[in-house]
Amino acid sequence: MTEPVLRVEQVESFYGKIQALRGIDIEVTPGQIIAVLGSNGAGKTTTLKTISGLVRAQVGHVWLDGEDITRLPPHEIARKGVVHVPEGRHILKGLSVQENLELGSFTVTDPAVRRDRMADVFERFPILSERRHQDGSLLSGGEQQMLALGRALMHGPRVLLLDEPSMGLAPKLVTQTMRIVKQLNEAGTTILLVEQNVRLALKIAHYAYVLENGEIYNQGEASALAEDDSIVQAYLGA
Ligand SMILES: Nc1ncnc2c1ncn2[C@@H]1O[C@H](COP(=O)(O)OP(=O)(O)OP(=O)(O)O)[C@@H](O)[C@H]1O
Repeated sequence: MTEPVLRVEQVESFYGKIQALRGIDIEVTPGQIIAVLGSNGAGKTTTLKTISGLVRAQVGHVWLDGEDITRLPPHEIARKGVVHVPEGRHILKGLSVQENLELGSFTVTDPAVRRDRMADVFERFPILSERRHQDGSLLSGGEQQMLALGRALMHGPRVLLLDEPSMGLAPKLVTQTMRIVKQLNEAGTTILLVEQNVRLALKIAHYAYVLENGEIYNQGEASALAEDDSIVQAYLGA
């Protein structure tokens, strides 16, 4: 069996006295899309924040290729290739598209690598190349999502943590964004995807975890979960 690139082991996380994660285990297999699903407040965002070091696990471990990264600061975790794209895109106003992308490469010291990555991002998202000198905050919602993904790709991620990339987008753009996520994966990027749109997430993911009240309530191959009556009733509105 392929070793996971990222492993969350018995993690418990808190906000003050509020326990958001109650001992969760997640494995991310290289080359796959792993989805984290669940209702509002289930702990999906906290899972990503705990992996990227924004929230400290008080119990348990996060392993990256067998290295314990649980207590590293967020910038060290990013430098190791675990790149978090938070909900809401966070495009910086007053900076051009190109400058927003350059911000994504703070972990990359070699200028030649930075140039190559920028060229790759522009090839993947030609609209960003066309608008490279425009203020990033003036892009449409779908274009801003491309910019947020492009900025993450500038790090050369080993694992991409995506928090609700379809949030706030019109239905057509939701489908387009999911297609982009799938294409990134097909080009070799390993992805841990938090998504409200369960139907679309299960279509592109290989494996999925369902969180409920800070615990793993269910898990399995995405195709099997899509057929599971309890999942369908709880999350697919059937
Ligand atoms: N900054 C915070 N301070 C206190 N409690 C928080 C904070 N952020 C999240 N929580 C609580 O932690 C729990 C898990 O929240 P989390 O945001 O991880 O859920 P989620 O599954 O991502 O939900 P959503 O889909 O609504 O974003 C919830 O009970 C939430 O109220």
